[in-house]
Amino acid sequence: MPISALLALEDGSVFHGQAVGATGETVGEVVFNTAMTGYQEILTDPSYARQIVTLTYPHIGNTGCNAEDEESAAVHTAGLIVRDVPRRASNWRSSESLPDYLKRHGIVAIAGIDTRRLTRILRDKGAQNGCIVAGESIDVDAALAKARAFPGLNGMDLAKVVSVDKPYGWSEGVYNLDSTTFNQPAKRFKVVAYDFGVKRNILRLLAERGCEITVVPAQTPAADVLAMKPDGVFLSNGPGDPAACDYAIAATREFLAAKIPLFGICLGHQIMGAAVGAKTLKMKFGHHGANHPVKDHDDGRVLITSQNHGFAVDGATLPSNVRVTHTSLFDGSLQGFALTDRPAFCFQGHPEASPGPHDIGYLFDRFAKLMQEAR
Ligand SMILES: NC(=O)CC[C@H](N)C(=O)O
Repeated sequence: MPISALLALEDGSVFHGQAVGATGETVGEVVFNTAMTGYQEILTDPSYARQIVTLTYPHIGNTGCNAEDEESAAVHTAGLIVRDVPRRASNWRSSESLPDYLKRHGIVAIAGIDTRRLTRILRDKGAQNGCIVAGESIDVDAALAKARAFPGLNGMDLAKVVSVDKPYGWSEGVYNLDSTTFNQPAKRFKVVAYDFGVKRNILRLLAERGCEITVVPAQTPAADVLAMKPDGVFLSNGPGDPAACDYAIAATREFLAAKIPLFGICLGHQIMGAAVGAKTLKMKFGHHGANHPVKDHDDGRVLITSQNHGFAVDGATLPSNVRVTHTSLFDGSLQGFALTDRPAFCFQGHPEASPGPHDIGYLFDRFAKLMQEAR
C-alpha cells in the first residue's frame, strides 16, 4: 500500500497524493521548474534551500540517481512534488532509484498530484508558501496552518547558512570521457570564490579555464581575500534574499573599489547589483527551467539558458556606470550587466548548468580574459 501524502498551499489549495520520499512534513516556498531533466542537479543546488520544487515535466526519476550528478554534498530543496515517478529507473549510471535517494536524504516528496493545476496556481497567484505532509495520519488543517506560518523568503539570509565553515581548495576540471574522473587543467589564475551556495560545476568550469580556486565562507571579509592577492574574485549563486546579504554587498563594494576582476552568477549577480546601488526585488514566480531565451546585447544573439531565481535586480535602478549585457526574452527582466569603469560583470542565469544548454558558457572565458588583461 502506498503511503499517502498531502500538499497544502497558503491560498487554501489542497492536493492529495502519495509519498515518494521520506515520511514526515516540510514547509517552504513552492516554485515550479520546467526542465525536463536534471532533477538530481536541482535537488542538490543549494540555491533551492527552503524551497519546495514542483517539476512540470510529468515523468521524473526515469534515469535514477548517481554519485556524479550532485551539485553539492547535500540535498537542499525543502521538498519535491512530481506527477509520476516511473516504477523502474533505467540508465547505465543509475545506482539508486529517485524514491530511495529521497528517503536516504530524508526529503519529503509527493507524487500523483495534478502538477499542471498546481503550476497554474503558482503562475496566477505567484509562488506560494506550502507544506507537504507524508504519513499514515494527515491533518489537513494543521498542514494549511503550517503553510501559512512559513515566513516566506523575503528578508531571509540563507547564503551564510548553506556556506562552508572553512576555506578549501578546488582544482578539478570537467569530467573526462570515462565520466567518473576529472580533467586537471594547468593553472594560470588565482581565484577566490565566495561560497554563498556554490554549485560544483561552476568550480569545474572555472578550473577548466586555468583557475586555481580557493573557496571561502560567505562572510569572509574582503580584506582577508585581498590579502590572498587573487587575480580575480567570483561571487557564487545561492539561496534566499540578496538584500539580506549585507556582509557580501559590503565585501563586493571593496572589491569594486580595488578594481579586482569580478564575476557573479545568480545570487552573485544580485549582490553585485546591490553593491552598485541598484534595487533587488522579489519576482512573482521567478525563472526556473532550462529553456529560457536570453538576448546578448553585444551581438544580438539569442541564447538558451538555464535559470533558477526568484529575486532579480531591478534594471530601472542601475547607475550610469553600468552597461546592460543580457535581457530575458520571456519577461524583459535584467539578465546580466557589466561595469563600464571596473573589470566586473555578472549574469542572472546559470551558465554552468549541466545538464542544460551551454550557450552562455562563454562567460567563463570572459572572466579569464578580464584576469589576463588585468595583469
Ligand atoms: N540560483 C541563485 O543563485 C538564486 C538567487 C536568489 N536566491 C534568488 O532566488 O533569486
